Amino acid sequence: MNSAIRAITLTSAKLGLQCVGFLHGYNGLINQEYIELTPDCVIDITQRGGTLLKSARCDAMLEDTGVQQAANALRKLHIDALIVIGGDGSFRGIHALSAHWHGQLIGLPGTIDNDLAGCDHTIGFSSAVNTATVAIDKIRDTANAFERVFITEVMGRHSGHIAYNVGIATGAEAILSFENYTKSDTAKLVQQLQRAITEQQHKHGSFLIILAENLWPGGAHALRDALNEQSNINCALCVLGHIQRGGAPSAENRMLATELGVAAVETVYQAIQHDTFRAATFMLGKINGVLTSTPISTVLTRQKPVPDSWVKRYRDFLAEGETSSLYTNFLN
Ligand SMILES: Nc1ncnc2c1ncn2[C@@H]1O[C@H](COP(=O)(O)OP(=O)(O)OP(=O)(O)O)[C@@H](O)[C@H]1O
Ligand SMILES: O=P(O)(O)OC[C@H]1O[C@](O)(CO)[C@@H](O)[C@@H]1O
Repeated sequence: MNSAIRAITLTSAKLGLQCVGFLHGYNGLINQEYIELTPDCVIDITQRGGTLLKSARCDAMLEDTGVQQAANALRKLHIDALIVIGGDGSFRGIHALSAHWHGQLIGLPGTIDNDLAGCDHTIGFSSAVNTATVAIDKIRDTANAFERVFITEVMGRHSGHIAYNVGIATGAEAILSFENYTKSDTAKLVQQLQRAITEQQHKHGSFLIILAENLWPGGAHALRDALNEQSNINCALCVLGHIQRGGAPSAENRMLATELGVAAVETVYQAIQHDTFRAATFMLGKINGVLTSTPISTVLTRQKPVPDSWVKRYRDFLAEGETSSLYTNFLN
């Protein structure tokens, strides 16, 4: 986030555009709580997690009166363009605003979940994957030492991008995610997992399961308890939680955020320069390395599942031994 804010601020200053930053998400817009963003504000922030501007959910935006208040604030402050960094919720906010305000509304994809169409990767995704990977490598060490089974639950809300990337990067023995599991027969899947664990532990001791949050009926604890019902299994659970949303951003994310931030301001500037400034609501993202503009309405209506190629690679080549029968029998 901070890399995007820095890029937007520096580019605006160079192009002679005034730039302000609203605090606490849409709350700052509705309450007209903002700071002037000048190059001095963004010194030394690109390497920091979190955001200089603070972030928050804002329930008021879910009501039409709140959206109208936000639009009125934009008019009152003579804003020409609003850049929103966020996920699909934030973009629903942009979409709602576009009915009441006719400036340029530009979304930059920013969520660890990577669940937005119109871009290959979102700002925050690679940092979260790196953080979870480092954590799970450490879990592997203790799992190996104690010949133990671990479930690690990762975030992603309702998408499995983090689960798949982390599962493959750490060489996990099983990935349970929305893309391969349909909640059809939980009891049978547990039995199969128990068999796979028993077989795998003869080979090298540890067995790591990466579980997407919000997937397992009853939650990750229920899966752990079910596995532990077999007496020779000693399964521990680690819910990584919000550590995936903090820490120094990856270099890849800093570059992506910087490129999108510069491009957003350049887009506004070009429209002003060429007298083509008109109401617009779109997201900037990178697809196959190419900067791409996609209407917000399209972003909100399309899905971006984990690429099928990765789901297949994992199932067909990377799942080992008895684990592969999980995929033959229960998982896609
Ligand atoms: N349907 C909607 N209409 C207007 N505003 C909305 C709508 N949905 C969400 N928002 C606004 O966007 C804010 C952020 O949405 P949300 O909490 O879903 O996070 P997000 O942008 O999807 O990012 P992430 O999922 O990564 O946390 C909400 O707090 C709310 O203010
Ligand atoms: O911090 P909260 O409000 O519990 O939200 C958690 C959710 O936010 C995300 O971290 C980002 O959308 C999801 O992965 C997770 O499900």
